Amino acid sequence: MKLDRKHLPLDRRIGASAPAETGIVHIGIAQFHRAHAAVATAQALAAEPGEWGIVGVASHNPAVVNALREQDGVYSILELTPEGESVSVVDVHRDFAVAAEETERVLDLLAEPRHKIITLTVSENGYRRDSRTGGLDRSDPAVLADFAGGAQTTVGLVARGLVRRFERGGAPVTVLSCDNMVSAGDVTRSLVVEFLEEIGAGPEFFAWLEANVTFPNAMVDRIVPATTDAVREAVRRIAGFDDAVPVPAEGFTMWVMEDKFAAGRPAWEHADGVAFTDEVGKYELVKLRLLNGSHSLISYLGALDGRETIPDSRTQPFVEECVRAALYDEYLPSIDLPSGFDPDAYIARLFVRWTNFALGDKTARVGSDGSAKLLQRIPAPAIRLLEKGSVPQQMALTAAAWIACVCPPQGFDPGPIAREMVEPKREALAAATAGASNVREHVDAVMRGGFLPDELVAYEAFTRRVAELVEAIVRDGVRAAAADALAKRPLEDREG
Ligand SMILES: NC(=O)c1ccc[n+]([C@@H]2O[C@H](COP(=O)([O-])OP(=O)(O)OC[C@H]3O[C@@H](n4cnc5c(N)ncnc54)[C@H](O)[C@@H]3O)[C@@H](O)[C@H]2O)c1
Ligand SMILES: O=P(O)(O)OC[C@@H](O)[C@@H](O)[C@H](O)[C@H](O)CO
Repeated sequence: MKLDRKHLPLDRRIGASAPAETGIVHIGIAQFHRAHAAVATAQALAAEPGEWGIVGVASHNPAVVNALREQDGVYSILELTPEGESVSVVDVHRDFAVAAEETERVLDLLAEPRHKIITLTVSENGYRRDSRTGGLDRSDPAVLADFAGGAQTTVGLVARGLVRRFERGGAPVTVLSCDNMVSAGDVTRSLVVEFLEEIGAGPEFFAWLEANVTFPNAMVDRIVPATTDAVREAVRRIAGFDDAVPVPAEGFTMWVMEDKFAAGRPAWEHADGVAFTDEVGKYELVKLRLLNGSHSLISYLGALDGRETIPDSRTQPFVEECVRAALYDEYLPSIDLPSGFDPDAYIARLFVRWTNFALGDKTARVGSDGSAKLLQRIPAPAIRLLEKGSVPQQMALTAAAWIACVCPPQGFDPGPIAREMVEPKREALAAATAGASNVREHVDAVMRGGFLPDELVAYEAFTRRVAELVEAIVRDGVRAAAADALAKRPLEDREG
């Protein structure tokens, strides 16, 4: 039996179905949104009905949209936990679009007053930021094409959608980034404003934006791997229906937001793991550094050690030791913790989540897009330690292992898992390092090639340490490099 609205298994439905009327436009309909914000919306609707159906917009790739259209927007979540597996169904998407193919229609959708929230999950890469400055990447042809009139990048699309909204009466709206970025709301606002200034939006428009458009910051958390045939088969076996696009997910979910909505919101406070607080910035740092920073380290060490999944990697004793050192020596001291937050309990839970063999999250997924992700995880806490005269060994190891995976020095083979990682800057990295005659020069070319902020690269001690660790990986293997990084751990941290 094919899954669709005619065959909606009510006993498996999460929360309530959305009404026909849509109130949210989501850009970036792929995996994460469908297991996170969409689930929270279904749960919110069960507690408090409202006009909060979702329009799911894919940026470029029509695959998920086409499959969901075939299924009347209904899909399943396969929750995979060490305790067992279960299937539930989400029914909140009421319309779909592919921005690259239907740009005018998507701009109209963004301008419609009934759409009160625009949510985004387009990956860190989708914001097209300059790695050095954090602003829009003005060397990116897609950014330049959007300045010249296009709306193909996410920032261009949202900005031009806001202009159209202003021209059509200016109903208030909230833009809510659900990507893994530090100060995601503030950053989205500043990129959109940069774009609007570049295209010459006038003072009246900016006065409207100031008074009517909000960009709340948010921390999002749920480990959601890619869909495989094994996931489709498990759904068929457990629930008896065929879903072309089910989403696998862990049980844990968390969404912490600022309650700054310009035109209302679903009653998300009733959904699992949702909290509204003015301490979002602290939660963001906790999550992006403790979880995502360590996740990157687990993935790059694991890939070089031939470990296909995150649990395979995390359970290697050398990986666990490095991750604990990263957490306790380097990341944790860099965070002003939210009130009442218990870091040891949070970290203990992280290790349990990373040991979810049933979920089997792939090392290559977590290690993909490192050039954009590491910027959110490493520079600020690394600079904090470097300012104090201490070299962050595990952050240097993360950077070294990333380089070894996606921009291997000549003659070094990082193995099939590293080759599987998607890295949008692979070609640029290869070009930057083409003239290097040894590993030192190779690493120097990466560090000074505009892939990391100048402020971090200015610390010679960091660049030198990354180079030493890449040399160790190439010469003696990743385990030896990890042992070296652990051996140079400051004594007071080892004792503490
Ligand atoms: N999957 C997770 O475990 C998870 C957890 C927390 C947060 N997130 C956030 O959600 C994002 C998406 O995760 P996912 O699991 O849906 O990933 P996915 O690989 O399934 O989809 C990637 C999404 O990003 C978009 N995208 C990628 N590059 C883009 C570009 N240059 N311009 C515009 N759009 C682009 C794609 O169109 C797609 O919608 C992550 O990058 C992260 O910021 C994911
Ligand atoms: O989603 P990314 O691409 O920012 O990073 C990869 C993983 O670290 C990430 O997806 C985690 O699984 C997620 O952030 C958990 O909430």
